[in-house]
Amino acid sequence: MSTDPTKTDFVTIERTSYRYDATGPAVVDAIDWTIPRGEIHCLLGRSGCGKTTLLKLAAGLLLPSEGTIRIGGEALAGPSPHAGFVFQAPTLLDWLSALDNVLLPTSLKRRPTIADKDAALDLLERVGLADFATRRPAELSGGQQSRVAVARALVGNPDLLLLDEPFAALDALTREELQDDLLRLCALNGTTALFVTHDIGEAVYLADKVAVMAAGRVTHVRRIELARPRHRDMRYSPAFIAACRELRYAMDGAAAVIRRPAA
Ligand SMILES: Nc1ncnc2c1ncn2[C@@H]1O[C@H](COP(=O)(O)OP(=O)(O)OP(=O)(O)O)[C@@H](O)[C@H]1O
Repeated sequence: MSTDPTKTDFVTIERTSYRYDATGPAVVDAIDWTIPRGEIHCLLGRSGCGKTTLLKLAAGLLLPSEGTIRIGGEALAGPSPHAGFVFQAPTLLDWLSALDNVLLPTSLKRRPTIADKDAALDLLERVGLADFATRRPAELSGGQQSRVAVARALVGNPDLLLLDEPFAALDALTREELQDDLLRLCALNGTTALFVTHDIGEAVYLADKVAVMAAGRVTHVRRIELARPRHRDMRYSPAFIAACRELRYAMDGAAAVIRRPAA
């Protein structure tokens, strides 16, 4: 449940487990989690702990082996119409311009209208790519490609944005710029977001709440009380550093959980 009575829960993950193999281990193991509307939550954890799997469950790209996931009160039975997804690699189509890549979710459903194109150009402008609409992915930098991928996920103004380490391949400064872009766009539209990352500083900067995952479970939860809008100087504040330190220790503890031999 949301701790803020003015906010309603938008994403509800109830006792959800997932096994890739019916007889194998639960890669996501009995997770309970809720995201109030308009909040940004981050899943933090080491490689292989089940973050991407949980994100795919929240997108409806995988269906739980046990438990239920609700978006806006409705149990997911397939890919959610409410969600935009940004993958680890930008996954743009090489032969399409930046504009046509942003329009792809629309083009897959119907022929884009002038209004669709205007909306896509507006999104490109919002991510700083107004002058790059006709360029193909190969003519864009890695950061610019990631911006196109974020713009594409925001087409149709989804209520929920699911992001899987979208900035992992970028240099530190470009990554910080994209984090600011993302926060600005989410605040503008009241978008709820679930963001997967390995990076503790990224999680603290973006999130209202961070979940540390290990071996398919949430092992630690930290609410981030930094004011919004966030700005770069906050990264050097005592509150930011204290949150990073707590999460780092939590991840070390989580590693001990992984290493502990089975009883
Ligand atoms: N399609 C699949 N079939 C079988 N096992 C899978 C599949 N995808 C992932 N797994 C396994 O499930 C576990 C969790 O994987 P997942 O991708 O969710 O982890 P992750 O925390 O996102 O890792 P990373 O940070 O490296 O992306 C891993 O042990 C992985 O090998």
